[in-house]
Amino acid sequence: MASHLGGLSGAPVVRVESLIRSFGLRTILDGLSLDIDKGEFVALLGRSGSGKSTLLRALADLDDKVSGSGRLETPDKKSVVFQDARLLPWKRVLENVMLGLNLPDAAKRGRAALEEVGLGGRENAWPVELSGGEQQRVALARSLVRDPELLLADEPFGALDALTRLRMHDLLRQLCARHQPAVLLVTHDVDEAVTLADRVLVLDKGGIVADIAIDIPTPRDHGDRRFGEVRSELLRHLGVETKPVLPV
Ligand SMILES: Nc1ncnc2c1ncn2[C@@H]1O[C@H](COP(=O)(O)OP(=O)(O)OP(=O)(O)O)[C@@H](O)[C@H]1O
Repeated sequence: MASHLGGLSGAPVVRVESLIRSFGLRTILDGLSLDIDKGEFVALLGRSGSGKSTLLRALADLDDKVSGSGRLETPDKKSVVFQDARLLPWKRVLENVMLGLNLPDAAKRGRAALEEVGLGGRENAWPVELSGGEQQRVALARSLVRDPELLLADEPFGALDALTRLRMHDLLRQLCARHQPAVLLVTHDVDEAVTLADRVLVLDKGGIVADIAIDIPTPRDHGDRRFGEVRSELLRHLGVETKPVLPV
């Protein structure tokens, strides 16, 4: 069994070695290893069904059936954001953000977090009164109010329209610069990965088959030549052939 040691003292916030997860006879994660450093933003790409969500669930302690000869170490202070905001419809926005936060200044923190995600003044709204993008902002506020060392995000912008998604990229970048959590962002969107991450991983056949540091200054321009080269390299690892990048 993997050991959930917690309480890391060294540099990596996440340390995974030889992780195995099978469903029946199908082995999805097959001896996978991975480190994430303090404050590092890592994006995870992979074909549909490659096991991205399975890995994220293991890191979120939502799966007690992972195994392996190695280890699975994550910090205690971690938050998860999913594709749907998963707000409780019978609680107001501020109550959703404060949920389970047993601190004397919970309301103050919750208001500050809502302010940070651009929802100051909407504390008393019901979730149903918010747009999809606003609901995801509440989910981000709910995560960050806990001051996590690790933020796990499973396609958090996958259900949003393209313009809202771009706005959410800006917001997430600002929030991460301010709070400095380590991040693992699962996404299908290669451009999203290259725009946001310090490092992009590709998951295939049960393990990490590409680990690419993104050496492009931020904010990143999709039309930039280096952006195009990294995009093509990632698409190759994902089994998608692209035309060579032409000189401008
Ligand atoms: N509870 C489960 N029982 C059986 N099989 C499962 C279960 N959860 C996941 N799987 C299988 O494990 C494989 C990986 O699933 P996972 O959701 O991790 O993939 P993914 O890379 O996140 O895919 P997608 O990009 O389509 O969301 C899939 O083939 C899926 O059918």
